[in-house]
Amino acid sequence: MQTVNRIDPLRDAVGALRREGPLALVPTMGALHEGHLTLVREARRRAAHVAVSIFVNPRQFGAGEDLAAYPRRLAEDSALLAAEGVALLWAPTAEVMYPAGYATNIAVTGVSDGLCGAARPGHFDGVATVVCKLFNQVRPDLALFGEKDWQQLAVIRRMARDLDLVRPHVDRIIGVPTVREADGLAMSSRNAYLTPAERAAAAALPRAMQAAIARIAAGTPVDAALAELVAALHAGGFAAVDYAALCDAGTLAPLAERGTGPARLLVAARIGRARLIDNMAA
Ligand SMILES: Nc1ncnc2c1ncn2[C@@H]1O[C@H](COP(=O)(O)OP(=O)(O)OP(=O)(O)O)[C@@H](O)[C@H]1O
Ligand SMILES: CC(C)(CO)[C@@H](O)C(=O)[O-]
Ligand code: BAL
Repeated sequence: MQTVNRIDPLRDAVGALRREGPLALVPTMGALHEGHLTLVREARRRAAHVAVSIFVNPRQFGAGEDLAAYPRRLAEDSALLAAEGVALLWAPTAEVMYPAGYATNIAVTGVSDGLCGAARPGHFDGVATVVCKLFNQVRPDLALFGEKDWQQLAVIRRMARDLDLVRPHVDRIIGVPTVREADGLAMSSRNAYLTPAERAAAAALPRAMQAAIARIAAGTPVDAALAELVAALHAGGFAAVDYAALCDAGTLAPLAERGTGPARLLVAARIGRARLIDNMAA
C-alpha cells in the first residue's frame, strides 16, 4: 500500500492505478472499525483497486464540537488498510486540503436543511465541500459511503447529480448497510468516547428505534411513537435527543403519517461525551 499526503504524488499514484482498471474511493475520517473495513471489502469486490482517504475535516465540525478530541490513529489505521489489500492511502494535512487563501464552499440545500443539518449548522457544507474535493483529487470510478450516515449519503448524491460529477456519477455512489455491534449499536468511531456503563446503555438507541418502528407499523400515530422513543432514550440514560423523525427515505422530508413510499426513522441522541446517530427502514 502506498501512502501519499500531497497532491502531485496523489495524481501520479491514481493515474497508475486507473490504468489497471476501475478505482474505488472510500472516504473516512480514520479511527477505523469494522464498519469502515466493510466498505473497503465491498470496494474491493467492485473495483480493481481501492483508495482510502483519511482526513479529519475541520470544516464539518462546528465551534465547540469534538474536532480536537476526534480519535487519530494513523499508524493502526494504515496497518488495517494494508491488511485489507488497499492500494492507496490518501492522508492529506489540513494545509494541503485547504491551503492559505482557500475560499470556496459547497452548500447543498433542501436535503441538508433538517435533522443533522439543523442540529449542526454548516456541517453538511463541510462534508459536501471536502467530498467534492476528494472526488476531484482521486477521480475514482466509484465511491462508497455507509448508510449509518443516511443524510450524508443523500447530500452527497444530490451534490454529485447537481455538479455533474460524472466520475463518480450518482449511479456509482454506493451506500453500504450499517454494520452493528452484537447488541445492535451502530459501529462508530465516536463510540470510543463512551465509558463501559454508557456503552452498555447506548444499546437502548437501536432497541427503542425498533420498538417505535413496530408501534408505527401496528397503527400507533407517528407523533405518539416518536414521543415514546424519546422517553425511552431519556429513561435509558441519554441526556438529550437532538431529533427523532420519520422521514421520506429519499428527500428526508418529515412524515406525519406512515405513507406507502419508503420511509426512514432517523435519530440523533447524546450520551456521555458522544452524540450518536442511527437510522432504520420504517
Ligand atoms: N457502522 C457503520 N456501518 C457502515 N458504514 C459506516 C459505519 N460507520 C461509519 N461508516 C461509514 O464510514 C465512512 C467514514 O465514516 P467516519 O470516518 O465518519 O466514521 P464513523 O465511525 O461514522 O465516525 P463518527 O463517529 O465520526 O460518526 C462513512 O461513509 C460512514 O458512513
Ligand atoms: C464523508 C466524510 C469522510 C467527509 O469528511 C465524513 O463525513 C465521514 O467520515 O463520514
Ligand atoms: N460520520 C460523519 C462525520 C461527522 O460526524 O462529522
